[in-house]
Amino acid sequence: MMIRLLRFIWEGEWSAVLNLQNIEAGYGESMVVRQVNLLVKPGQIVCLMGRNGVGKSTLMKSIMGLIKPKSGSIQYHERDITTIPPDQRAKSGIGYVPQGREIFPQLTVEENLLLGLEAATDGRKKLPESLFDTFPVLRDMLYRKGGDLSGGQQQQLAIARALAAGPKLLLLDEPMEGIQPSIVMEIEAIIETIKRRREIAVLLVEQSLEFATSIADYYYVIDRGTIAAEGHAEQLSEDQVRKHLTV
Ligand SMILES: Nc1ncnc2c1ncn2[C@@H]1O[C@H](COP(=O)(O)OP(=O)(O)OP(=O)(O)O)[C@@H](O)[C@H]1O
Repeated sequence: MMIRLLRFIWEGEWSAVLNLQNIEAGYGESMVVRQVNLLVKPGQIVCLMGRNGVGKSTLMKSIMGLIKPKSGSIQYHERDITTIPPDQRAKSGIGYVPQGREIFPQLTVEENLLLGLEAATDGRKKLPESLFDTFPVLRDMLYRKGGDLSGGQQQQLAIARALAAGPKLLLLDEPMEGIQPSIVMEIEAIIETIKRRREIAVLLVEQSLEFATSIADYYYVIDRGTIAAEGHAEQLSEDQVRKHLTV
């Protein structure tokens, strides 16, 4: 009990935006994520790294409520959200950009963005003008269909849609995946802008070690469903990388 209390104070759990305790999750009988403890503190960018298939997306889906954890707890701003449905998590300020983006290709850019407002934390009905300062390309393409945008633009749209609602925590699942190298830099710049403002905490699934070490305040390496290493980004060592990240 005493150790738990000290950890709560010393490790900043008391002020955490997101606090996962012993999360176990999977599909049917198969357990994919085991005993995961993870903290995201206010304004932090936290990177979740690991090889393909180790359970990163499964963990992100559990945080968003799309998969029900088999055990463990999820605290968001000290509120237990382990069992509440995804739409309520979104309304309480958790934005989610899934792997593969999942924008609506038949809807215009504007309609896609307006759908993001459904989860607005403050009841806003209009898209904030500041959104287009971060994503100027979307202003020029407001009336184009989402499906007509390039991969990089669709990724920007997916992130902008999540930001439209004014989240306090943004879950980004491999935003650079399948994007041309020249556009990767644009997405990285957007994440850097979010970091500079320090208003939104981000949990980012990222494969690029170089970007993870440059942007993250803290990282977790997941291997076969459990956290195999964690620390401040500058402590990410060659050994850990070799052991848990290379194929
Ligand atoms: N809907 C599903 N039903 C059953 N098994 C699934 C489902 N989705 C993922 N899995 C399995 O769970 C394991 C972890 O998948 P997950 O997508 O979480 O990994 P990941 O670390 O995000 O990898 P990637 O980077 O390739 O997406 C894999 O073995 C995968 O085959």
